[in-house]
Amino acid sequence: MLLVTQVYVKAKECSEQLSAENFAILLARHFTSFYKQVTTAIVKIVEKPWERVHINGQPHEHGFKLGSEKHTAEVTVQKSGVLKLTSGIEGLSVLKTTKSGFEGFIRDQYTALPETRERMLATEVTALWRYSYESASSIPKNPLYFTERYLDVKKSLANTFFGPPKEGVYSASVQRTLFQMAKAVLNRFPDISSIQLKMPNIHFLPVNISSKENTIVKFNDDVFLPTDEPHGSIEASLSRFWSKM
Ligand SMILES: O=c1[nH]c(=O)c2[nH]c(=O)[nH]c2[nH]1
Repeated sequence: MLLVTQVYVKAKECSEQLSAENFAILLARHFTSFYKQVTTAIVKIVEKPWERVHINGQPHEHGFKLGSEKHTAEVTVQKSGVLKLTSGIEGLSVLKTTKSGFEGFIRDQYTALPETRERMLATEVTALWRYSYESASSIPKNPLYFTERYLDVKKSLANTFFGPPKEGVYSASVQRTLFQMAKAVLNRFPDISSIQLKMPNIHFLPVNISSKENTIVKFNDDVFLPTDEPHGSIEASLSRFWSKM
């Protein structure tokens, strides 16, 4: 049977809804148990975020629209049942119009960037986190456990990035906010052993229109230019002591 046909068959055999992670594990276990030549299987799934539409506030029976960020799942399973499970988010675009700065950085004779406590902050978050489960038999029984975890991790990242709805939270740099986001996830979810975040600094710069007489930069209700290049590629991994990524 073709590999792709086996994926369809295994999906058809599912009698209940299950997370992308559980389906990846199911497929990997099938490949490592069915073929005597296969010692390890690596399965990666990217779930497209089709969301049910609401018409006049009512959920539509059969209408969906494509959302933005994607849920990823990757599992490595060995014949023995030893497992490595990672999940992630791709393309989570977020922006704050204030409560962001960049200051206190090291300066030398070439540093031109002024310090600021007031700027826009925008990034596209890519996250990858590893679960501590080490065998297929030890993962939680609820078939939607990892779907719920994915939604909770996304919520935790967003809450830390934005802060409370009214007052928000000050970001001293992309790096510091990234660290706080990763730390929030490790603090909140004991079965996540490490997390990697990539957060490019996507600039929205106030348009600077100068004449001989004056410079017009006002920040409040200003015109902001989204510039895609150049930008800093800011990324880091945070692990619990002794854990592997
Ligand atoms: O939060 C920031 N981190 C940087 O490393 C950096 N570099 C830069 O030019 N602006 C910023 N902002």
